Amino acid sequence: MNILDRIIDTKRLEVQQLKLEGLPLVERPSLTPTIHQSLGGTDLSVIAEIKRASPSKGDISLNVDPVAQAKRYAASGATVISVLTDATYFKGSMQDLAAVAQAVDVPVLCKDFMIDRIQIDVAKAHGARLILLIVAALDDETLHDLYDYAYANGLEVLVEVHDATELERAERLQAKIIGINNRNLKKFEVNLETSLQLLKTKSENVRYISESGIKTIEEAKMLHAAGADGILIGETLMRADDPAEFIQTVSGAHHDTH
Ligand SMILES: O=C(O)c1ccccc1NCC(=O)[C@H](O)[C@H](O)COP(=O)(O)O
Repeated sequence: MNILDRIIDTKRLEVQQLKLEGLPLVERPSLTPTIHQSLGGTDLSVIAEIKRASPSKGDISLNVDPVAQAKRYAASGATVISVLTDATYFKGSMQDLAAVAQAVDVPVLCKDFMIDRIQIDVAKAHGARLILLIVAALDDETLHDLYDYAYANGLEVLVEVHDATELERAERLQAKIIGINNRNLKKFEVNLETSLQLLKTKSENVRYISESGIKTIEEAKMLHAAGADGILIGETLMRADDPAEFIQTVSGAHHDTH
């Protein structure tokens, strides 16, 4: 059983519990412009992630103040802030998501392992504007159902793929925002070649985000040159002394960081 299978098993139990609980409501700004539009400029967009821990790296920044980190990301020009909300494997929470969504104007991605509509309701209730759907974790019927459900509820979707077969499934879904994950979830190895290969067959009007394992400005620029509209970075920003400098340099943005 690989790590994704283990995480999804845990999610099934969490979903049962969620169905017994009510939903809190967080006020959200309106959905204009869409995230799809915001990712469409000529500059490289950055999705900056709040990541306390991970199965591949263990503890990364357990005691991070998510609001302070999110404000740093927002001030330096991040297009989206990703918050890992899974508790069991990533030590995140919906409270992190809600706190960040209330503190910044930048749209927030609920980075979790969605297998049921109720998780989308919970993400929305805590202020998310974007959710993640991992093709490898879902059959086609569930993938379509959750995708349509999210859009019907005013959320956008980052559809994550790891290889050409999953990319074809995302394209059949007519996904507007596709994340190419460079991390092999069976071996935990990261290889940016995954993005470089899959970016060779881009579809029109789809935004492509290269995810995982991006450590340097040069790598970010290489992915941009290969056709990525954006990059999603977690660990590198969490460990950086100055995440703002990294974000500003790769995105070419000049924002007030004070
Ligand atoms: O990060 C992991 O170890 C991991 C393991 C199993 C499933 C998902 C995992 N990560 C989620 C992510 O997608 C990353 O947090 C994200 O792409 C950022 O990656 P990185 O920049 O390498 O921290």
